This record gives sequence, C-alpha cells and structure tokens, in this order.
Amino acid sequence: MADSVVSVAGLRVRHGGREVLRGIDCEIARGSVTGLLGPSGCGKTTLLRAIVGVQMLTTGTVTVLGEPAGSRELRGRIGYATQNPAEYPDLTVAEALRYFAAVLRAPKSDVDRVVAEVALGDHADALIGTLSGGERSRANLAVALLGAPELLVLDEPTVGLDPLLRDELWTLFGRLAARGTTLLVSSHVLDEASRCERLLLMREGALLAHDEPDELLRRTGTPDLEQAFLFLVRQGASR
Ligand SMILES: Nc1ncnc2c1ncn2[C@@H]1O[C@H](COP(=O)(O)OP(=O)(O)OP(=O)(O)O)[C@@H](O)[C@H]1O
Repeated sequence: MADSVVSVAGLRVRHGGREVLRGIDCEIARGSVTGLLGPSGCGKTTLLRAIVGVQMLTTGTVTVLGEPAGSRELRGRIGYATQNPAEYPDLTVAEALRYFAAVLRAPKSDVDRVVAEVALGDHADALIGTLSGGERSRANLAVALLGAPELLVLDEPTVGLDPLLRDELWTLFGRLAARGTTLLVSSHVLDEASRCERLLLMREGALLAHDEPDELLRRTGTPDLEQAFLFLVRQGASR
C-alpha cells in the first residue's frame, strides 16, 4: 500500500501455549478509519497491543509509521485507549488530563480541546470516581487524543455508550480522519462496521476479510455486514 501507516506481516502470538494470532497480514492506510471487528476472544486486543508495541510477538513483523512497533521514536505519535484504563478516581477529569498532557508533553491548551471533542465539558471538574461508565470511557478516549497523535488505536471505545453518543463519537472519528489522523477502532458490534472506510474482520486469531464495507457486501452477496460475517465464517468452515 502506497501510504500505509501500519504494516503487519506473518504475525503470530501465543498465550499460554495457545496460538491466539495465527498469521495476520494487513496494511492500514493513512487518514482512514479502519474497524477491527470480531467476536469476543478472537484476538482483537492482542492485535492492537502488537501494533502499539506492548505485545510480545512469537513470529512476524509489525511496522508503524515506518518504525518497528514499540520503538522509542513512536512515543507521542500513537494514542492508545485500552479497554481497562488506569483510573485516578480522586482526580477530576481536567486534573487527570493536565497530568497526562504534561507526561506526553502535549500543549496545555489540548486539555480544553479534547474535553470538548468527547463532549465532557459539563464534567470537566467532576471526580473520575463519580463518572458513569460511558463518561469514564469518554475520559479515557480524551487521554488518547492528547497531543494529536498520527495514529489512534482505540479498543472498543463505544462500549456502554448510548446510541446518540456512539453516533457522536463515530462522527468525531470521521472528522479526525479527514484531518489526516489514522484510526484503528475495535468493536464487536457489527452495525458499527458501516461507519468505517475499511474493515478487518477477525475470527479465532485469523483475518476473514480486509475490505471496504460495500465491497464486502458485494463479494459475499449479503444484505448487511452481520450476514457477510456469517457467510465468511461458513465459507471458511466448509473449506
Ligand atoms: N495474557 C494472556 N494470557 C493467556 N491468554 C490470554 C492473555 N491475553 C489474552 N489471552 C487469550 O487470548 C485470546 C484473545 O484475547 P483478546 O483479548 O485478544 O481477544 P478480544 O477479541 O480482544 O476479546 P474481547 O472482545 O472479549 O475483548 C482469548 O482467548 C484470551 O483469553
């Protein structure tokens, strides 16, 4: 791919004697929103961790922004929101963001920007320990947006959010991509897939497809992405 931000080749990862990534090859283009979709336990978080550079690889290579994943040079160029963030219940949202902005050497003005982007303005002075689940996941996302990283890796950022907030976040992802940010967003909700420019469909540690949503529907001859996923699973099973 001409301008690929992430390039994964022959990636295998074992956890406790079991192979959880079984030979992944994929490329992610600059300024795109790529959805990583698949059922719980299929290996999405392990793949994201490999891209962010915090996962031991068994074999294969992962290159990010031209550097091996995990390189020092990549610090500050990647934003990562995990599913289980470290939480600071005794800090307010703004205090926690000011702390992370200092650690990441992001400008102070970033705090107000990211609070507005995740629509947490009314809760900026609330203690994190008092936030609802959805507010907490938006605070977590705000940390990943500090410093305007080139690549954003978001592990299930919309879990527990109501449909309106989910829609607002997907609109934000589109806006960030339009500015040139590359986003890789995992989800196990297939209806979110239609909001992505490209999809990585995953099952049992392998990629079933790496396509645009429309192309996937055309290729499988199915009316929606859920049916397309089932078609690909059954096709794989019958081989
Ligand atoms: N540190 C670990 N040690 C042993 N097994 C692990 C470890 N981390 C993950 N696994 C296993 O690897 C598999 C893939 O896990 P992973 O978290 O990557 O899946 P996932 O698709 O992100 O799931 P979910 O959507 O539920 O978060 C699972 O079977 C999980 O139990």
